[in-house]
Amino acid sequence: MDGILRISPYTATGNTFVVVELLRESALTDEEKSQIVIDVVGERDGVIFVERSGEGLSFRMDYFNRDGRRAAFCGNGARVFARYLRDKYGLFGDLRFETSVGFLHAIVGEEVKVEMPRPRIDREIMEVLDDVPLVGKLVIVGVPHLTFKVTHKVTYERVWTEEDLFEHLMKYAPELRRKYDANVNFYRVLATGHIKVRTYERGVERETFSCGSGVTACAYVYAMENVSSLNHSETRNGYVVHVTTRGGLLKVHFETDGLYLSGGVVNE
Ligand SMILES: N[C@@H](CCC[C@H](N)C(=O)O)C(=O)O
Repeated sequence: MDGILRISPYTATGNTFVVVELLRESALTDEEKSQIVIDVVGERDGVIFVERSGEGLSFRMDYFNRDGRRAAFCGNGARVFARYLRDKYGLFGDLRFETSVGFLHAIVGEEVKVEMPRPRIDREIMEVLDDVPLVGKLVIVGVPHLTFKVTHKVTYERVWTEEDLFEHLMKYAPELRRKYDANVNFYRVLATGHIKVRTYERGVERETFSCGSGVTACAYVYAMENVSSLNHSETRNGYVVHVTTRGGLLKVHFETDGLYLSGGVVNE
């Protein structure tokens, strides 16, 4: 494959990727893609394949986690994908692109804002972690995310600050990830309209610096529980949840035609 693959590293709010584009008119098989992922991923979180879709400058994103398996969607990966199309093909402004979960829309400027798959709450989850009862939700944003709001401060053992408890709960993420075959997110509310999210990612099998679909899942649950007009219509145009992650700030925009994710992307 040497010489026929273009390989470009990108980072989106700390979520690290390799973008791979095949520079010839044919398609890679799934086996070839998995092998390429193993060969090129290094310490990065995932690999984004850029493929042609239909006529002209139309593109499709195919996403693989660092373990060599395909995931149906990646929010930060989609922001990188759109930025790559700007860098390599000069595509600015409004774009439509294909993913495994359908066609989505992106607005590419200095920042990249991408439409997210519409979140769906699958069910409520109840777990007791180290004497701390936690009620969470399994939310599908193209891929499955457990979301747990961290609020409890007192257990039989000790009094926690929220931040310590947040840190402590991350230790249970690998177990939860296996039990539910899902990504695991803990979030806490910092201020009105501002949450902090930490995500342990399936297929990466570690905490990443940010996860776009995880951030969207938590922002969606937060907004549904806290903004009464969203509970009725889900479409209060312009409502924004600010999300602090270990890799930087992301924004989840509630707009009339759906939810969008925005934040920085760096081409290294
Ligand atoms: N980092 C991604 C999510 C990638 C897929 C996930 N690890 C899974 O297997 O479900 C994001 O930014 O959304």
